[in-house]
Amino acid sequence: MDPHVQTPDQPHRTQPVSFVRRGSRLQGRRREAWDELAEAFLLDVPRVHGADTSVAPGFVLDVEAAFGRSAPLVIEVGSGLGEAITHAAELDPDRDHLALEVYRPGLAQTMLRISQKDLTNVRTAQVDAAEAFAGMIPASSVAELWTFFPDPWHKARHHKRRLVKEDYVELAARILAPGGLFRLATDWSSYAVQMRAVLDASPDFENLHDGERRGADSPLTQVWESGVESVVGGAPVREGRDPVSTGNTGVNEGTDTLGGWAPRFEGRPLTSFENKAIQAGRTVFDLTYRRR
Ligand SMILES: C[S@@+](CC[C@H](N)C(=O)[O-])C[C@H]1O[C@@H](n2cnc3c(N)ncnc32)[C@H](O)[C@@H]1O
Repeated sequence: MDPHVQTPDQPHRTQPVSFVRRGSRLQGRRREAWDELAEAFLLDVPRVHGADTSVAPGFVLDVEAAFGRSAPLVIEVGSGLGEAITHAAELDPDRDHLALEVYRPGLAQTMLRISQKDLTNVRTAQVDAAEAFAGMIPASSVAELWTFFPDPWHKARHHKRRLVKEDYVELAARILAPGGLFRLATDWSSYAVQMRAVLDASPDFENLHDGERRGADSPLTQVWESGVESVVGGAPVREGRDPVSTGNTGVNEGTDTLGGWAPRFEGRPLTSFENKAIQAGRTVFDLTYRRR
């Protein structure tokens, strides 16, 4: 079998997953990067029936062995092209950084960045993060957990595919050390509301910015007032056929009385993904919670 093509990985799952299989074939420089760099930077994860984003039950990562030292661990879920995690690793050589991603070309690009920047404190793994949190990542081992711009899954019937929901938050609580930080960002108001709701409801987390930026100061109020999620030159951006209005993406309550929005996380560089969202006129919501 061509090792550069992903194998289907659904049969072992009973729950819907947060990702779809897309453009997994590696070509050109990314293909070479995978061949040259995977041994050094990609964790070797035992699988269920060879399914390539799965984690074999019972497998627990030896974090110290993976990094060759003991240091505080930062995990980014859905690291995309690796812009944020390699930026952080460069600025913070005393912490270790693990990028969890299902998208193979993104992982290849991340490994290229690691190698170009000569970083020794980043590893990557091709895994479904939810599956990895359940067993592979040791309990209470993580200093910071990041989930930036997870796929929004707009349609109500697809909301069950959203990554940040109750079970994900429970698993995040399992892997974060007491006092550890859970940082999130999204450019969609309905997902921002969902993130805040599930985290506020969790007894394991406290919002570091509880009650801040509410009412007229809330970015959510501002988006709700605009009535349109995404505006370019005054016209709604079309996703598929319909404009994505706040009415279509979720609750639209007029004024956000809760607030709780964090300032933009200064450690997060402007990724090409976030830049596109901003160019499209969307608002970015940041949240920071602390593991109790
Ligand atoms: C919209 S992109 C954002 C990428 C990046 N965080 C950024 O800001 O540029 C979401 C990413 O999450 C990844 N992803 C989705 N579900 C995942 C899961 N269960 N485990 C790991 N990665 C996942 C996708 O493959 C995709 O690369």
